[in-house]
Amino acid sequence: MDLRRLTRGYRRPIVAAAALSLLGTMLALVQPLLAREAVDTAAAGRIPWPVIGALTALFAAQAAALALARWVQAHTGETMTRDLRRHLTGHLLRVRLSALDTGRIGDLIARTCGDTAAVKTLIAQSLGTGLAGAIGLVASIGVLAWLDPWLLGAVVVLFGGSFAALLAVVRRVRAESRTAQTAEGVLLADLERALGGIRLVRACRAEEVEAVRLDTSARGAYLANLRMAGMVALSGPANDLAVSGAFLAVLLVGATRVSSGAITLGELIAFTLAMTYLAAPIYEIFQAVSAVQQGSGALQRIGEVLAMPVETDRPVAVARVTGTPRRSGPVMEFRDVWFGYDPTRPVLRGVGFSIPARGQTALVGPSGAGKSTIFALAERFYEPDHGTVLLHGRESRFIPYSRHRSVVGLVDQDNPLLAGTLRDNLLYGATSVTGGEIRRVLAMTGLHRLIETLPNGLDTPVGDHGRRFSGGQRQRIAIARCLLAEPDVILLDEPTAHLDPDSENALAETLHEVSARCALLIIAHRFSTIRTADRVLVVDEGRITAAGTHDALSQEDGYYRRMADQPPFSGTGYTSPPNPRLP
Ligand SMILES: Nc1ncnc2c1ncn2[C@@H]1O[C@H](COP(=O)(O)OP(=O)(O)OP(=O)(O)O)[C@@H](O)[C@H]1O
Repeated sequence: MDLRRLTRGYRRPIVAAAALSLLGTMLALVQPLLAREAVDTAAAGRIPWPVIGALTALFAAQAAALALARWVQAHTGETMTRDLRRHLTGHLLRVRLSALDTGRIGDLIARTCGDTAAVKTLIAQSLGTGLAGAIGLVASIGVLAWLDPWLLGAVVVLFGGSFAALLAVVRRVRAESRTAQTAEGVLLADLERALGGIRLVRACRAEEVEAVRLDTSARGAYLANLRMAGMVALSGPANDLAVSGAFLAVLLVGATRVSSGAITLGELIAFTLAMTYLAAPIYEIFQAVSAVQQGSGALQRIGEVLAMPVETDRPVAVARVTGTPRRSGPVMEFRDVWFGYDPTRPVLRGVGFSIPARGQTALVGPSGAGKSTIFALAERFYEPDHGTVLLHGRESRFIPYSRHRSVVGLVDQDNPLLAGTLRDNLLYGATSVTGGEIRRVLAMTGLHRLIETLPNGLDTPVGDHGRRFSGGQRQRIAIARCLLAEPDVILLDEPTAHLDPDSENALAETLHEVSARCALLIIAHRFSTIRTADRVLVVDEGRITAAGTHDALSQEDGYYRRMADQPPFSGTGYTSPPNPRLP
């Protein structure tokens, strides 16, 4: 992302603001000429009414032009920031998960909010005024040269030195700005980490550790901003000093030239007045260059986000996958699928299986075997490095993402709810659902009784990540949401994980009912889930090592039998491992 790309589409208002600023400067430049006439007329003992009137009109027109220029600039800055944020958030919501895995969410939030605000300052402070300032500077120098080239010589010597010093400062500002923005990103990411895991922080009594960590990040931003502020602060008085020095020099040299008769008193006053208008463009240019330097650090960071790869449908995307599964053939297939989060270290090594259009299939296997990774590929969060995933017999990579995900629903174990009302959560993935359909699904998932106890029924807020509800309730709400979207395959990550035996039985019935209408692929950690499945797939070290019914596998597969004998698979629920410290 660079300034040229950023300003595409906004050049007209930027040029308009520059033109208005320039008009203001030009109106100001005429004033010394009129002032000279006014002074010389007054010195001759007459009151120059017409000139005074013209001067007053010029002052008013200059103020109006400059005010309008500032408004146009601020408006352009706000519009660009809004559009940039829209572009960024739209991009971020489509970024590939593999790219998001390596970044920190807080830093991405900082880039979307803080860095775009820095860019706004760049637009609001710099582009228009900078352009106008540059033209104004040339024009002011022209007027000064016309009034008295000798006096101008004295001014150039004094201003030239301070200008060179300012340029050196501006270069350092750019580097510090980038450091400050990065530090702000780290601070937000750390804050998001601490607040996102606040229960863990409290339970581990880690408030102090997190406070120190946050303080360190805040200090990074503080120091970089201080260094930047120091340089900007130094440059201000340096600029003022140069201006005062130049004025003094002009007055001294000018007085000798007036006394020698080389120029009139009016010309000296006109020159001095014109000089005040020279200071303004110089200041504007300095502000603009410094804002560009500060904003370019932010622009670079925004560019990095926009360079993150996004999920894009293939041009040959086939939108012909029908909503109803074909009666013959599996709804989903994995064919020799290889995949690694780091492609050099495969997690899935030639996974192959198929899921019939109806019924429950359980995925079992030890921790780290690759079960969740199979889900991630089934949902197309990642694409296989090798091999194919098929949906209704078609290669999923040719199906538009949104179509694919309307066919494959997911009920995740972690944070299955979003802040909002219960109704928002239930209708999150569903486009058009009738009241009757909602009631049917609520009854099916046993949520109708819960809703009767809520103060505002379906319009009750669920709290951040659905904290208002228990783990089991959250899970059932997530299942209801998924059912309302009517997918052909539902991926469920151990649906009974948070349930008591009664709720577990109720859910088993629900799943049985659901599986008569669509396919269920369930990561199972509990015996009760496996027992009710029509088919079990055993995953080990990234491969499907056995497939069949629970009874058949218990007879035939030694590995499965050994695993099924271990808690938590044995028995009806989870059995805690023995605590060695207890007698
Ligand atoms: N986003 C990720 N980035 C890098 N590696 C990952 C990522 N997610 C999982 N892994 C690795 O992939 C391997 C398989 O993990 P996966 O979560 O698929 O196992 P699992 O069978 O679901 O385990 P569990 O039953 O404990 O949930 C593990 O070694 C894990 O460290």
